[in-house]
Parts: sequence; C-alpha cells; structure tokens
Amino acid sequence: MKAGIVGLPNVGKSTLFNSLSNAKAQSANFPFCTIEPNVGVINVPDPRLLKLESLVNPQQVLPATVEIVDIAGLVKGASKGEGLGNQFLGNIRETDAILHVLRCFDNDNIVHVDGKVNPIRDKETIDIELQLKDLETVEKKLEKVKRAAKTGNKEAQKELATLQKVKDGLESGVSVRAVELDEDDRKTFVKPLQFITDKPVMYVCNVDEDAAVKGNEYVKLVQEAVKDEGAKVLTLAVGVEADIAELEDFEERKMFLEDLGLEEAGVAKLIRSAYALLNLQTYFTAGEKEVRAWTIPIGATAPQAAGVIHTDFEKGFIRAEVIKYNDFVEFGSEAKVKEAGKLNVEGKEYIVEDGDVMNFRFNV
Ligand SMILES: Nc1ncnc2c1ncn2[C@@H]1O[C@H](COP(=O)(O)OP(=O)(O)OP(=O)(O)O)[C@@H](O)[C@H]1O
Ligand SMILES: [Mg+2]
Repeated sequence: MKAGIVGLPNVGKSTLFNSLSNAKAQSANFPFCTIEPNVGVINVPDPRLLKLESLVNPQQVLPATVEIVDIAGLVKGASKGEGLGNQFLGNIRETDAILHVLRCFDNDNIVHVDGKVNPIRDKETIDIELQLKDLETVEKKLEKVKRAAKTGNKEAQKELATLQKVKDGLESGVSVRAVELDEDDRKTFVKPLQFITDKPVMYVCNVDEDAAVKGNEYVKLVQEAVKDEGAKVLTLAVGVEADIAELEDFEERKMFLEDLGLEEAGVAKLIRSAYALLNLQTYFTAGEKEVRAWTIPIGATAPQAAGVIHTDFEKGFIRAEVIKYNDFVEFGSEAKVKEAGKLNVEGKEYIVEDGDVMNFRFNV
C-alpha cells in the first residue's frame, strides 16, 4: 500500500511525512522547500504485535508497512506547469490513497502562499489542480477511444460514453470519485486510468498544539465543506507529531502525549484510518524466528493471504492453521491453544479475519 501527500506549499506536508516515517525529509518555513519527492516507509503501529512479542519472544518483530510519498506543494496553475508540483503529480498517480494536508493554524511567521489562512479555498485550489491533471489524462485516452468507437466497436462506444461523463464532470469541477457512473463501467474503464481524484482521500487538518484534541474553527469549516464527500477528516497537530516522532524513548513519548491530553500519537490514528479507507486489514505470523504483521484486503481468502508472504505459498496452498488473536492471548502459546482445541484447520475458501494468527501448509 502506498499513500501520497498533497497540499499547498508550506502547509506542513514534509513535517507530516517526518512524523510518519523514519526517513527524514527537509521541512522548513518557506514555500517549495520540497523539490524532489520524498519516499519513506511507515511502520504500522499495532499494540497486538507487542502482545504477541511478549508471548512468543521471537528473534525479531516486523510490523506491517505502508509506503508514503511527499511531493512539492501545488499552486494555482500547477497542472499547467506553474510551480513545481505538476511534474511530480505522476508520483501521486501511482499511490492508492491521498492525504490532503490543509493548514488550519494561524501563525504570522509561517508564510501562506495565498496570503491568508483559508483551508476551504486551499482545498478548492488543490482539487482544481488535481482535476485538471485528470482532465489531461482523460482527454488523451478519449482521443484513442474515439478512433476505436468510430469503427463501430461496441465496447469502445461504451468506453467513450463513460469517459465522456468523466470529462464532463471534471470540466465542471467534479472529482472522478464523485461522478455518477455504472459500477461495472467504472471498474472496467475508469479504475485502470488511475485518476488522482478517483483515489480515496483523507483530509488532514494541520492545527497547532492547543487544538490537538478538540480542533478549532477552521477544522469545523473543513468538516462542513466536505460532509457530502463522505471523506474522513482528521485533526492533527502535525508540528507536535513530528516532535513526538523524534523521541526514541517510549515513556518519554507517553508523557509528552499525556501533557497534550492525547492517548496515543495522532499518526497512529491516521494510519488506522488509512487502512480503513483502503479496506485493508492485518493478519499475523508468530514463530520463534519472527512475529510479523501482514497486510491484506478485507475479504481475502487464506491462499491470497499466503500469497502476500510468497507466491509459492499461494500456488501450493494446502491448508491454513488459524488461531484467533484473542485465543492466542488467552492461552498464551500455540501449543496451549492446540490443547484447548482452539486451533482451526481451514481450506482454500476460508476468508481471513483481522487479527488471525496464521500458519500455512503448502507444496512447492
Ligand atoms: N501545526 C503547525 N504549527 C506551526 N508550524 C507548523 C505546523 N506544521 C508545520 N509547521 C511549520 O511550517 C513550515 C512548513 O512545513 P513543511 O516544510 O512541512 O511544509 P511543506 O508543506 O512540506 O512545504 P513545501 O511544499 O514547501 O515542501 C515548517 O517551518 C514547519 O515547522
Ligand atoms: Mg515539503
């Protein structure tokens, strides 16, 4: 899974990137600080991993990971080559989800490229740029499809009609995800084009420390503005999150969070929300060598889950031994779970559930 961060220049994108990943991006108080995209890996925090570690005592623990891309800020006209963002929108096309950072804090020392803090206007500016980029994509594709449709090809005519709707929508400021389309047509003709505005989006309201828990007026405006989109709005004191991420010591982190009135780092919540946004879930493997979290789509079968570890596991899948996470914790070890008759043997049709502790049997 891969997520991309977008937003105006100087709104806290790289700061967010730094609070999420252990890669270090340059963040500073001037627009277009970021030029080349930053790519990092996020470890997905999961308290269940710590619990499994304490029970199994493995040589290593490997969390699930998400890749994250931080690009240059976008400005009005970015899609026409204004600023630096446009050339990097390609990096965003390759991601599975968008984190849209909105500046929701006042601070006269931090430059706002459009002069005044206004998250609603900022959001529109970015949306328009992303829509214009998608318009380019659909126009290019339409050229080809039109030719095929002229020859009388029925499928091409259907595709033409679908893409025309997308184009009309984009031209009137509607993101691809909000254009009304037949679900099958969307899957066949629209999904493969990887439109940026078709990706699930989460709005990250970057607030100052005082608003970390309750948000502020700007956040309320954002929530109101996007309520029909069904998109998630997250309030995050991004600057503070970056400071917390710097702390190595667990206790120190905890104290810092308590001072702010937070139970956990906001980025943990953000990552969980991103999982939900993408319909992803986690299963575990727990052996003496390693305890590890794996990411799979909700609804994945046992062989598909095995395939995330290795394609051979999927091809040669025989069966899976499954322990429910709660049973593992209750009985304390695989052997004890077995004794209690709580280890289930499952076949190819088994739909994996979040938190399953799995063992695969396969032929190579
Ligand atoms: N919540 C906040 N409160 C106060 N200052 C903040 C907050 N979030 C970020 N900043 C500051 O804003 C400045 C810009 O942050 P950052 O470099 O992350 O922006 P950016 O969106 O990546 O910009 P660019 O598009 O230019 O790369 C930095 O000085 C950062 O410390
Ligand atoms: Mg930056």
